Amino acid sequence: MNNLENQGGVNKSGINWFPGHMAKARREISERMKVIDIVIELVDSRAPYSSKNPMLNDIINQKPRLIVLTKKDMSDDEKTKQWVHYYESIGYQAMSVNLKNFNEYQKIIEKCRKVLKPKMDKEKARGIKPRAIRAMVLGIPNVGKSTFINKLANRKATVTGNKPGVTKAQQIIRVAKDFELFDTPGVLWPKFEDEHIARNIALLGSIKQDILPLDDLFVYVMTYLTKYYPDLLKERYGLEIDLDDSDWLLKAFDHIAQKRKIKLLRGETDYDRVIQLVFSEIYDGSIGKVTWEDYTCVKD
Ligand SMILES: Nc1nc2c(ncn2[C@@H]2O[C@H](COP(=O)(O)OP(=O)(O)OP(=O)(O)O)[C@@H](O)[C@H]2O)c(=O)[nH]1
Repeated sequence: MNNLENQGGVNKSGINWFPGHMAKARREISERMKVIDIVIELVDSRAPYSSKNPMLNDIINQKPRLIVLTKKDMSDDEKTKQWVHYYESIGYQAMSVNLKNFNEYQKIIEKCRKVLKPKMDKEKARGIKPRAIRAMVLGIPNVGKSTFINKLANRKATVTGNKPGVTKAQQIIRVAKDFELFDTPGVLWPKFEDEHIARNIALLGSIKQDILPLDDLFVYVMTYLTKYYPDLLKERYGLEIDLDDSDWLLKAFDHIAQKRKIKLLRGETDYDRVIQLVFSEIYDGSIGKVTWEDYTCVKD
């Protein structure tokens, strides 16, 4: 996976991110920057560093930004708190949400108002007529961008039409008296820097799994869960792993297969089915609340 940043990469839909696509996404977002007040950057709370675009700082420059850690219902509560605290400690506004819960949307809008209050007050003092805050949502694939926009749009939206500097395909919708949003998100490429990050993103379901060897990923997952979330393995599969046992992996496969009544394949445990089962439970969150990285992993 080394140096994929320069070569592009693949996301879960199989979309290739080549330098040309990256340049286009970058250009489109830079264009919108001219007409917005705040960027709402969505990241997945299960891997809040790996799911951040590596070049966002350059792209949005000095625009106010709110980092929203989505899917908090699927991540480790304590770790999520630490991540929010971490981003705040380095000068960002940050919060965590479950986008399936509509009440949380008001909190996001409220936070944007708070961030922009000094700017709006300044404009008022200069005699400028009060106006709606304008925001755009962006993030890598699968972090919840469409969920966010659609939920707000379905409830309240009135299309306010094209604005100067905005192409026809990009409409701005009013979701509250004082709050407007682009109706399409900015889609950014994920980090492809190193294997650790690619692995975390694969565990979120943001990139096509088959670019990573699934059996390696399975070993990683079992080891990680045994170290940090042994209770989840016990609850979900009745499984206790002793990593010092050289046979632990085969035993884990057999155990899960038996527990979940996965039929034998030619007289042997069907390893692929076990792997598929575990990954599907990771993606849909039924495995339990897991965070795949700690804020101490941040490199930049
Ligand atoms: N449990 C949970 N699921 C969420 C949350 N936010 C989004 N999802 C789910 O995550 C999946 C991806 O959400 P989308 O809104 O399609 O993500 P996106 O960023 O628009 O993805 P792309 O279209 O690939 O760029 C969907 O199945 C959503 O229902 C959340 O806070 N909690």
